[in-house]
Amino acid sequence: MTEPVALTDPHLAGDAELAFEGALRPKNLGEFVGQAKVRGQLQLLLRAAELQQRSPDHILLAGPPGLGKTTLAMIVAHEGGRPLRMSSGPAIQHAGDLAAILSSLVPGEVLFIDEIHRMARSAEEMLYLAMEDFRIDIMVGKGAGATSVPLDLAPFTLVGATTRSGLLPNPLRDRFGFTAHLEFYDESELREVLARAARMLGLDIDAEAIAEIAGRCRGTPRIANRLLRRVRDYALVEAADGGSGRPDVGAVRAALELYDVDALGLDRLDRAVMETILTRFGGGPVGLSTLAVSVGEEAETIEAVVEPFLVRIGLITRTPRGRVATPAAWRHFGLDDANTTAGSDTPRLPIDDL
Ligand SMILES: Nc1ncnc2c1ncn2[C@@H]1O[C@H](COP(=O)(O)OP(=O)(O)OP(=O)(O)O)[C@@H](O)[C@H]1O
Repeated sequence: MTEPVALTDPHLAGDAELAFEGALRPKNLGEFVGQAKVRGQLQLLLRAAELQQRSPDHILLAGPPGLGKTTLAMIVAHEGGRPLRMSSGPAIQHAGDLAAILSSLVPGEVLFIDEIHRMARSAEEMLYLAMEDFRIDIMVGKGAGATSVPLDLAPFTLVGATTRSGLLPNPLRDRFGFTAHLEFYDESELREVLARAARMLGLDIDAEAIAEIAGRCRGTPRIANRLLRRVRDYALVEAADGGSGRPDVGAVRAALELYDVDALGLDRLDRAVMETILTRFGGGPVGLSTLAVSVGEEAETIEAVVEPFLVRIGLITRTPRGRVATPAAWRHFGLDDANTTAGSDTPRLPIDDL
């Protein structure tokens, strides 16, 4: 049974968006919706470690943002009653940063490194030995007089998260005992995520409205929860202005239209990418870096955040020569590919229609 979260919860003040996310985070595998296969695999791994009274094997969680990697890392620690240390690749820019973390771990601790593919190469190499032998070599001194001093570590479990597992060097990837690939959630799972969040918030929302949000949240629980929050805001303001204040399907559509979320759940960046491929490049193929420059976004964001979803819903395909729009994309944007040529009089997307 989930604990209700009061709408006036002081934790929802301040950085409300983050507090909201934290409050809704499932605390154990039983509360974690979807990803049945990964849940089963993790359950077995944790139980086996418990029976053998040892730390669970190192775990790599791979998949697009917002699918529950941080949540699962917290669950791994929580289920085994183990302390959790959280860090991230960008925060580990020198081997010394990692040595400081590793040498201060207590026995059995879970070390979560988010965006592990962004860790410095020197730290990565230190991690190989740490993961395998719970030991690191610390260099003391410089130049010809430098010596390496071995340092034993407390046994720990590394949980690494990455949106780009392809960027991890093989020696690092091979040292994880288990790699979980998180998939986008289907609509019934998202309905469950939303119903749970609405229950926790004490929000009275009907099944039709929940289904409408579930269809527009890019297969991603974080987005589902965020859209639910926007719908709740909309209903609150409507009630204050003398309206019904019911978060029904009409309120959902109005709120999401206001926030530029279209019927497929595409947001501004998704649409900017599609607009570029369809109208500026006649449907493609377009290379990733050209695409990134055209929409003014990092290539990594396009590749890790935007593309996986557009590929999954069949709006683009990846070819060796670049990204290509599918017939479904032309249809969704109400465009006719025969009339579109790169560099010519560019047809505008019927944005109002989205
Ligand atoms: N399976 C799930 N069931 C219910 N809620 C979930 C689930 N997965 C994620 N969430 C919700 O989505 C939010 C985002 O999840 P989380 O932070 O774990 O994603 P992430 O994959 O770590 O994202 P990032 O890669 O951006 O760090 C959480 O606060 C949680 O409330």
